[in-house]
This record gives sequence, structure tokens and C-alpha cells, in this order.
Amino acid sequence: MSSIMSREELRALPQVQQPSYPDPAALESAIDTMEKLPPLVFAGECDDLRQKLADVADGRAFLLQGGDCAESFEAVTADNIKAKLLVQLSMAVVMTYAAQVPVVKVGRIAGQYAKPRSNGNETRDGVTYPSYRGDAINGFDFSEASRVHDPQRLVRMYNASAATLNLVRAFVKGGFADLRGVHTWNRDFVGNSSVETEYEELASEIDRALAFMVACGVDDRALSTIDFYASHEALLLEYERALTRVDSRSQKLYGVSGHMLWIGERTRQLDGAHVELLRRVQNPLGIKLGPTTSPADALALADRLDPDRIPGRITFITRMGASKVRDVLPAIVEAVEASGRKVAWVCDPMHGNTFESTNGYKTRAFADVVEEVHGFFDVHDALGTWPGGVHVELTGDDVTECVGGVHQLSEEDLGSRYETVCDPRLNRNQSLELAFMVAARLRAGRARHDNPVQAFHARDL
Ligand SMILES: O=C[C@H](O)[C@H](O)COP(=O)(O)O
Ligand SMILES: C=C(OP(=O)(O)O)C(=O)O
Repeated sequence: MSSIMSREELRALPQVQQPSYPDPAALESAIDTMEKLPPLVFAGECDDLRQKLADVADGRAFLLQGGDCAESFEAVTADNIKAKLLVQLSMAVVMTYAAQVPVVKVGRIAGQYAKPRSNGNETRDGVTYPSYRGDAINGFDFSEASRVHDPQRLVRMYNASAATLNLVRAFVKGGFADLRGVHTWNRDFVGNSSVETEYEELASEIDRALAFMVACGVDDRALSTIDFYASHEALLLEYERALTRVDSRSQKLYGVSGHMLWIGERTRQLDGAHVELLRRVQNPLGIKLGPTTSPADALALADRLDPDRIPGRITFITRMGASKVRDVLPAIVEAVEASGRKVAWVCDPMHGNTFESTNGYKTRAFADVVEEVHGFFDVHDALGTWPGGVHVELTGDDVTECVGGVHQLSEEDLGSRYETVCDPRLNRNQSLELAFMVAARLRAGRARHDNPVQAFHARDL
């Protein structure tokens, strides 16, 4: 049985993309505080999600994992949390209803406060400071004081995550996610696009279908709540270690900072601290796989992180880029499937498609995002494997961070509402448009494969 790693054990392992704190005593004090804090999630919830992800791996459900690139402390407000939830609920309902596939809903939320960066420093007009690495590490403002790595921010990350999760739980269990309110989820948004109109039509159909079900005597309590889970990149080793706990029921270890934890493309070294830390916990794990991944790399990671082949334990989140996915993905999928492993295959169409616009914004083209998702579906269709989900950076707000989409945002439009503190996100319309596209592919797949999705459960709505 694994034990919680000590601070010393962790620090003896090879580490990348970690903060460097000027005051070591301040870090120890922040860790002392975090070690005593109650868990943000419960082991049983992590087990439930793992079982749902086992359904995804088995081709019986689809994963929608989405949210901010980087959350910020300032954005922890009721309105922001509501908007994030609404866009994901709307996307999930589109996929569930239009494709009749149960959708497992997981947010990039309540813990996504740290970012790996390509460069340790940022230079503006000849002045250089440490790069912004997420609110859990330093401030976004470009000043010397703001960019210092501050361990007290780890405690603020815990508090911000707790406040966010508290409201998310209240929303999804308190009636806010009731399917009979599907129309109202859209009310705050101007119905000014063909996607919004399509959504309104679908919502009306759902209303009619639900009224029919209730009239037939189906127990409508199943419609009033949903399960929504929290995930983030387990980047900050000191934070994740301090929030590892022994489950009193099983005596096993769980990461209690979020239900699902993922390892990033830059931190998944086999002998590294991130793999060792996550190897010991029972949570369902995501593993990002970029375009340079070899089939042997994927297999070695799966063997290291899941030697017992626990159903739902591994989700491979592939982020190859629109131009590479068709070339690179097949060999990886074939090798993993040939090994007899059942993993969930999920497409992140964001991280392989980033570029700088001619006017200096870090952006992504909606067309590339859609093209990578098509490539992902095409590869799985050709191999007879299940395209199990999408992992998307998105927001419920009408930001202008990615070009294209139904409003055909141009590079000139990017400046009007460019609000992300790190990578560009799909806005609400682009997110809904993607959901309709995914639903169409799922529907087409069902028609071709004689309905690979088995039982439909109201609880999965
Ligand atoms: O979200 C992913 C990474 O943190 C991000 O793409 C890194 O961005 P950078 O290349 O600007 O550092
Ligand atoms: C950093 C991220 O992705 P990747 O590790 O795939 O680059 C992310 O999803 O925030």
C-alpha cells in the first residue's frame, strides 16, 4: 500500500515547471496550513467519476471536459461561476439530446490556477520579469512585486477552489441544472446567431419530450439534479502532495484537490515527481499526449500509472494539432488497444492549434479546432475505437479570443474582449457550435455502428 510522500521524498524527485520561492520558511508555513485543511472532494465521488469514465472507455458515454485555461482569484464570483456552468450544461444537453449519448460532465474548474510556461521570463519594452504562471504562483500584473512567487497563494488557491466548488455543488444539486429549465440557461444571452436559434429549437423539443415523459408517469426527480465533477492539471507538486489524504474507508490515498487530476504534456516524465505523485492516488487520471508522443511513451505511462488496469483510471487526452492528428494518433491508439488496455480517448483540440495573430494576440482558429475534432473522430472511426470525449478551453462569456466561428471573428476583433490570462478560449457561441458539430459526429457514428452506446440512463442527462 502506498503512503503519503513526505516533503523530503517529493523534493528528491526530478521536478519541472515548479515555482521558486524566495522564502523557504514561508513555503513550509503554507504547507503546514494546507496539510490540516479539509478535503475539497471526497474519495467516493472520485470513485463514482472513475466508474463513469470506465463507461466512456467502454463506448457507453462521452466526456465533456471544459473550462478556463487559467482560473483567476478575481473571477471567483457567482456570475462567473454560473456562466461557466451554463455553457457546459448547454453543450452537454446538445450532445445528450441530439446524439442520445450520456455525457459525463467535468469542469476545468476549482483548481486550474497554475500554468506551465514555455519561457521562465517575459520581456516587455526591454524590461524582464518572471512569467505569469497562474494566480496560485504569482500575479498577472507586469511588475516586479506582482511576479514574485508567493507560497501564500497556494492557500488562496485552496480557498478559491473551495468557494467555487461550494457554489457548483449548490447549483447542480439545488435545482439550477433542472432540465426543465433548459430554456432559461440561455436567457442571459442574446439570441443573435444561428447557433443560438438552433439551441432554442432544441430546447423546445426537450421541453416537449420531458412534458411527455412526465405525463407518462416517469419519475421527474431524476431530471432535477446532475453530477458535475472538478478537474485541473496537477501541476503544483507541493499543493497536490499537501492535499493527499488517506480514505478512511479503504485506507487508500486520494488527491483531494479535485475529482480528476491530469498530468500535462510538459510534466509527464516517467521518472519525474508528477508521475510518482499521481501513481500513488486512486483518482481517475488524465494524461495529455502531444504530437511527439510515441506509442511506447503512451504504453509506458499507462503501465506506470495504472499497473492494475483499473477501469476508468486512465484518460488519454490527445492534443496533436489539426494538421497532425490524422498522422500521429492512429499508431498510438493501435498500440494501446493492442495491449488489451481499455482507456478513454479524449480530444483536446486547443493546445496543438495555438498561434500568434499578425496583431500580436495568442489565438486559435475555430476552424482548426473543428478540424482536429473531425480528425480525431475519423481516426477512431477508421480503427473501430470509441472517440470518447472532448477537452476544451472555453468560457460562458462573449469574449473574442479565438478567430472564426459563427460570428466569423477576425484578428481585428480580438482586441475588443480579449480577457484570458493565458491561452485563448472558445466563447459561448463557439462552444455551442462545437457541441452541435460533436453531436452530429456522434449521431453519424451511432447510425454507422448500430448504436454502440448501450443503455440510456436519465441520471446521465
Ligand atoms: O495552457 C498551456 C500552457 O500553459 C500554455 O500554452 C503555455 O503558454 P506559453 O507558451 O505562452 O508559455
Ligand atoms: C497546459 C495544458 O495543456 P498541455 O499540457 O496539453 O499543454 C492545459 O491543458 O492547460
